[in-house]
Amino acid sequence: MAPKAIIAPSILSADFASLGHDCSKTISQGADWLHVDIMDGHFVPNLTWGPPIVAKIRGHVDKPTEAYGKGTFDCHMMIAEPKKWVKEFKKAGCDLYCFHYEAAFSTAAESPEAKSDEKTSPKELIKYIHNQGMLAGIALKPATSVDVLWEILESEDPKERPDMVLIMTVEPGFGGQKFMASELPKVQELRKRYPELNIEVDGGLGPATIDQAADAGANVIVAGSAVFGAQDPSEVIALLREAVEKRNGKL
Ligand SMILES: O=C(CO)[C@H](O)[C@H](O)COP(=O)(O)O
Repeated sequence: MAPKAIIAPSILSADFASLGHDCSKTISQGADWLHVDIMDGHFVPNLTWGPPIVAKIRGHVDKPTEAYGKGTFDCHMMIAEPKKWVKEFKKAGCDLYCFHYEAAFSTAAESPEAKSDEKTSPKELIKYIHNQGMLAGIALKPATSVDVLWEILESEDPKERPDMVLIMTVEPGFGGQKFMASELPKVQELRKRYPELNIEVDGGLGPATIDQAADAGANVIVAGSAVFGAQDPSEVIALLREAVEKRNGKL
């Protein structure tokens, strides 16, 4: 069965001065998840926020009552050392910790204070995230081949397999960029092999680009400027959902 449509507004385009209010509002306007962009100024050339702010906005949005449910905090970790921050983000209220494949071979240190010369790996990191009680996602930058994922998705240990794959359709770092249709063959290939996988796309999604992404097989749709910049965000959220459901044959 094709996975359901999940609309996850990127709060990078919210009003940072009233973040809690904007987050609860987008959920009441029909959003399923919040896409929380974490940037460290190293992995990407931009900075956003850390666990204290995530914990504050968690206070404005009810925790999901089931896995993948409404209010899921989908934390997109655009950071150079993803293992270091797993426990901190769990404590802050993150539900789905999505790290970048490109950063997954970095230090195995388990906290901001800890030091380690050991390296981790994508499969180890996924297992570690699962063991901390969160869903795990793995993200690919545009330059990274989708072929790196097959061995991870086929891991014998289910705890080493991701719950979601994120295909970036812009270079990570900033909102409001142009959608890269060149990334859609990755989505098509993933959907062909994994009909039930949650496949997220992020960057430049909106009314003008959603049909291409939905046709390729994406079901988790991140949209920042298209939602927060809309006159009627609920209309845009409904339109994004409808495109995915149509492709799933549910409409
Ligand atoms: O991860 C991101 C940037 O790295 C953002 O989530 C993404 O770009 C969303 O913004 P928009 O929908 O405006 O393109």
